[in-house]
Amino acid sequence: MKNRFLDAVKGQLIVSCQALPDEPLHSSFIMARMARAAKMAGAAGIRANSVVDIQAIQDETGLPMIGIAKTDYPDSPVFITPTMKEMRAVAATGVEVVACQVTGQPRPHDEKIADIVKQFRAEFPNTLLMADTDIMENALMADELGFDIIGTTMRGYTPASKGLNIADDDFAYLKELLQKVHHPVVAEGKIDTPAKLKRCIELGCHSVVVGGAITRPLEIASRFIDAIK
Ligand SMILES: CC(=O)N[C@H](C=O)[C@@H](O)[C@H](O)[C@H](O)COP(=O)(O)O
Repeated sequence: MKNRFLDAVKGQLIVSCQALPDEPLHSSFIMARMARAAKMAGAAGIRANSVVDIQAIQDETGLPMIGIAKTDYPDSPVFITPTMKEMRAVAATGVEVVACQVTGQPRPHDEKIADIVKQFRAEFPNTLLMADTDIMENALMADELGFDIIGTTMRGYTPASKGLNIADDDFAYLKELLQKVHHPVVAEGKIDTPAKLKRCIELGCHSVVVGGAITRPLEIASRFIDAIK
């Protein structure tokens, strides 16, 4: 069966609907309603964290999805779908894309990303793989390993990318990335205005994921509060 994801989201917005246990909206019911609002606005896809949230959003919207399972391990800084165990659990929901962190850092139990890709392909041949990367070196590694989608999700969130923002210098990093990789690029991380979304599409990104600026009211309200501090 052909995976519908890449055709469905081309040139379109994907909305990330996530709230971790320590966030005010932590609830599969609320995330499904967030996803409903995103769909009503015209979003073509949804990104979500955890098997329960993914299932609730699948039932609510029927939209194609990127699934992740954020999991902390004591022996590794890698937390987005870090091991084969989480990859399997997310893929078993039937989600179109499973995303995992590709930041060149040691993974839990010293699992290797190349082995994970190989194993995942054998077990889930119809599910696409997205790499959540931070810097060029790791994006190129993901491209080489055959990830179907190169994401910029982790830019600014690792020691190697500390202080960097995808929008710096009119998306200079993204422009270089688009030149160098062979697989579709999905811009994600700190795309917090409609103008930035539009620019990423203009530059040639396959699609763009927007999260907090749409679905994290604590983050949105704080920006307003900060303006009058
Ligand atoms: C670094 C990390 O944990 N990123 C997570 C990845 O799934 C999410 O918390 C982000 O909300 C998502 O990437 C979208 O980005 P933004 O919310 O900036 O639009």
